[in-house]
Amino acid sequence: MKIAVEKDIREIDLRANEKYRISQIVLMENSGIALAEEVKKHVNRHSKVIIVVGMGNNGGDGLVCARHLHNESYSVKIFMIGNLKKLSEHANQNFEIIKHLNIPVEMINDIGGVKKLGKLIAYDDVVVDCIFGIGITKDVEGVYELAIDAINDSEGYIISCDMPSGIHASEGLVMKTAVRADKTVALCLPKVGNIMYPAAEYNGELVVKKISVPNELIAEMSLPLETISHEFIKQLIPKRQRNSHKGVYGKASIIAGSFGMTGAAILCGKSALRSGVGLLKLIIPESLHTIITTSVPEAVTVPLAETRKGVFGINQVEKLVQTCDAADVIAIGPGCGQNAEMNEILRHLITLVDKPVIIDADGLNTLAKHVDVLENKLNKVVLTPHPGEMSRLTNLPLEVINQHPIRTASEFAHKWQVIVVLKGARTVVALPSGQIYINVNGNPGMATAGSGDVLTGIITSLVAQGLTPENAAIAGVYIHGYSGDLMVSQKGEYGLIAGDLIEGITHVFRNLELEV
Ligand SMILES: NC(=O)C1=CN([C@@H]2O[C@H](COP(=O)(O)OP(=O)(O)OC[C@H]3O[C@@H](n4cnc5c(N)ncnc54)[C@H](O)[C@@H]3O)[C@@H](O)[C@H]2O)[C@@H](O)CC1
Ligand SMILES: [K+]
Repeated sequence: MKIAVEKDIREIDLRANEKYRISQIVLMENSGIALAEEVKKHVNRHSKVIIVVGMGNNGGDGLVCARHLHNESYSVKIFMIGNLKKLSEHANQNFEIIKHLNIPVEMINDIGGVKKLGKLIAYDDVVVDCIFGIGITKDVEGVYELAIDAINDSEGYIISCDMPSGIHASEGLVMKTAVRADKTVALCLPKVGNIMYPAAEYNGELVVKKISVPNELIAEMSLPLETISHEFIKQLIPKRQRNSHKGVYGKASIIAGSFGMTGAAILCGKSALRSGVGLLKLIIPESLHTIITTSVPEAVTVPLAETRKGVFGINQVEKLVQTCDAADVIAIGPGCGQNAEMNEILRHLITLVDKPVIIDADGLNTLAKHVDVLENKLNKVVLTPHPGEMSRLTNLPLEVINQHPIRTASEFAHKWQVIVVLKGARTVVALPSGQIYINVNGNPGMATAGSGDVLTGIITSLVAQGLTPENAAIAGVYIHGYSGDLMVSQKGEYGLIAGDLIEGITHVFRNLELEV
């Protein structure tokens, strides 16, 4: 599903009006009706509906909702917060109607008004939060902050209109404080603030409602952001043919492991195999050979000379590059360690070997020292950083990455023309074209050592099987999260480990096979 930022919604409103002759007041009417429909699901015969409205169009939606509920004989009370002189044009039109109806309206101007609101809300009540939507411009202070606290402290069921008030629609940030809703009714499209953390925690259940914006209009907008859908992934997954052999499903070379980090190579390799690659070569420091062949007997191993520290040693570059020549895709980084040899290996792979390269973990830490080698890349490059690695790649503080993951990933993808998979509770896949995919499956159990190695294995395997690196990155994060969600039901969030994700991959592909 497409995801909007504030300016997209402004553009949608403008086009709806100018091209399709659908005025803002019609959209507001539909928004208020959609909101009322959701409210009705949560009222009982004891309930009051308390609608708290601000001075913008979000408040206008609340006034429409109040009118429709009142017409259907629900017990409605409106609290208005702000300076009435600043009421938006369309909210004001609706306020004029409300004045003629028998709906009680109170102004909240000070702490007294806030206390009155707080006292009124009882256990069975529904509070409809229409203070701010996408129009929030600054931190929430003063009486607004107190009103939001009162709503959060209440025992009522809280429904937010469009956005929980206090959430920045485009950045997904909390503007000092925000309503903690039980349900959020997003209008027309979900916004970044409904999807990305920390804001997403404030939504409660997220429902997206159509408000009569034509599908044609949405289709003609160039909206770069979207969530990864199951349907999309299903049609990407390569079908296995009856009359086929291992060569059909691609050759992957994975450069991984070092003394003390053998597991990364094993996890990454097993994950690639479980994701369907035909032939797998594991290129590893030689002392790991026995343990790796025992753990991943299905892979061909290429042991290379190593330093005394157990990382790839000097003069191995040429041999390694030769070894990769026959591969359809190369992955480098899991558990590799960092040394001068790694710099050289990476530079050769990116600038002299014409194959897609997936770079993870220590591959990224190595790349961070010489990002400009990407200027001379011969083929597509996929980077799979976590926020710490992204911070090293961009030289931006970690807080900036955490606060603006979409922006940092997409700017880097655009600048260096690479595919960036910025990992997190909402993994962002940013493509050089400017398209951005957000993954919404997965769970906190997956925040565990080795989880990233498994993801790299899946992406590598999918490229080997013929997916474009862009599609492999998108499908990879989805399959990884899907696996985590299947396995967490057996292992729990504490018990889930990276090896379980590899087992989960088999169930994911089995489910996808059965759905075809
Ligand atoms: N296409 C759509 O999705 C439509 C959306 N509509 C609604 O319109 C909303 C957007 O309306 P607006 O642009 O009027 O914006 P909002 O209603 O979200 O908020 C703007 C108001 O809040 C004030 N404000 C902003 N930040 C503040 C702060 N920190 N402290 C105090 N006051 C603050 C502004 O001065 C202004 O009065 C959407 O969220 C949605 O609810 C519908 O009415 C119509 C169509
Ligand atoms: K709201």
